[in-house]
Amino acid sequence: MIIILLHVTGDHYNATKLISRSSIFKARNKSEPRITSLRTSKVSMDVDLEVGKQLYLGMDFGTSGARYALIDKEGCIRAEGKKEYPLYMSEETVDWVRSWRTTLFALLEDIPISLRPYIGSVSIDGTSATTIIVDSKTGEPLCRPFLYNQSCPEALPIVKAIAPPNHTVCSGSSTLCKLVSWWSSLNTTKIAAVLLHQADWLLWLLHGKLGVSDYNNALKVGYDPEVESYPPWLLSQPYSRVLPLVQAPGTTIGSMKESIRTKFGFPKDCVVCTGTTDSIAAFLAARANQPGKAVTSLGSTLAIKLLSTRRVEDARFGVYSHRLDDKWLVGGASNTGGAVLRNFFTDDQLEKLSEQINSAEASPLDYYPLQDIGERFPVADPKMEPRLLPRPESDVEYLHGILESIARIEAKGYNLLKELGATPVEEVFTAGGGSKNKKWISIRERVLGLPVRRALQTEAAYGAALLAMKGAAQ
Ligand SMILES: Nc1ncnc2c1ncn2[C@@H]1O[C@H](COP(=O)(O)OP(=O)(O)O)[C@@H](O)[C@H]1O
Ligand SMILES: O=C(CO)[C@H](O)[C@H](O)COP(=O)(O)O
Repeated sequence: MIIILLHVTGDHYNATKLISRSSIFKARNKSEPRITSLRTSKVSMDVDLEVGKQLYLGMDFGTSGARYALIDKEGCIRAEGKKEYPLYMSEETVDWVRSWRTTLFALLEDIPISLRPYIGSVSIDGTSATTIIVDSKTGEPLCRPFLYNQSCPEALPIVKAIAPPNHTVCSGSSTLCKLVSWWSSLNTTKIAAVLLHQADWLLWLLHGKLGVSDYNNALKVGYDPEVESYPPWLLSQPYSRVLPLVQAPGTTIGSMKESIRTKFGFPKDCVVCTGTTDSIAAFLAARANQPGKAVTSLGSTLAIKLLSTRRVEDARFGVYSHRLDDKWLVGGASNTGGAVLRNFFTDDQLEKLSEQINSAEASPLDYYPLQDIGERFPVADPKMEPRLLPRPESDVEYLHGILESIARIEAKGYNLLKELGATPVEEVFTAGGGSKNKKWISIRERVLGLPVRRALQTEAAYGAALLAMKGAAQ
């Protein structure tokens, strides 16, 4: 069923086509992929897209699914869509590489054919420290990817022995710990390998030049964005030869591969640009450009980013700084967040139960909502246990307690950044799936004691599209 909605804006109209949910089907047995693919795309086919006008494609590969946003020079969204990841099972675990590759091309298929010839550039953001080590000739993975929140504690003593005290890499979930874990594992064939991040590998599928990353994704493997190089203590390690080249986010890497360009109908001059991480893309989307402005991403996880004139990092608390041009995005990412909510409530239940919450009243319930054991920020403790009991009779009270407890973790995070010397936060914008929850925003305003609002653009894919626009202008 396709619904065409016509709405008139100014002197022209936008036909917005909502493509309804595609059929949802389940695998008949393990060998077949269990695909629950929910496809929703929105297209604004504006009649005044002049010939020669360029569009910019951003794709966000988050924790639970991927999205795209197609914008024009003025930043207007011309098309957008999203897909949940198909969960291909192999040896009892998800084959994430196959899922991400399938989702990438499914998103490209979703882009309206009429708009593809206008796409001048593409960029992608992915989850930070999600690490894929690939064969440097074929680009095929040499082992399963290490996911963003996966910890390799056995590598931590080795990393702490070479890195400066409390350096960003001194966390079990850092990319460097994952690299050291791979390098140290006996059954690792040390053939010519390259380390890529999730966004790097997806972009490689489009441009074909192996071994290129950006200085946001490369931060947690040890790259120093201030001096724009890997530090000597890292370059002197035997595994440093697998490290990727690093560019600024939104830098043109090269033209889109001819085979992909012709398959999907992209123009000859379509270029592929370096990406970033999902929470930085969400910050870019919010367009908060003054020190003291911050963005909290309420996605599957809670990630906070505060624009600061001063760089701060301290692995004891999971605090690090990403570079944003001549300033610093200080923050960290907690394992609390929406994924915990999804364990108890569907999105519809979240909406209906939240309406019944009195956000002006503090919840007496004190939880630490985690999906599993381990926390990254504002306490870096791989052994931290989830705390989600006692559960009251009322689901409204339970949800209120969880939302308020996540807000307290967010407040603890911002207070910690101030104590460590970052520019004090003045205003918080909200991105991610949780940003639609007005009651949660008012709970957070009360707990943080700050103005909190929903960002104008809440999707990281929009931030990735802004990077594509930046790359096209080079
Ligand atoms: N009304 C709501 N209130 C609070 N959280 C919500 C609501 N609707 C969705 N969410 C949360 O949003 C999360 C998905 O956000 P999203 O930004 O898509 O995550 P990610 O990109 O990290 O997968 C889910 O974990 C879900 O719990
Ligand atoms: O938790 C995450 C999953 O969505 C984030 O990708 C990540 O941890 C945030 O990291 P960064 O601050 O490097 O962007």
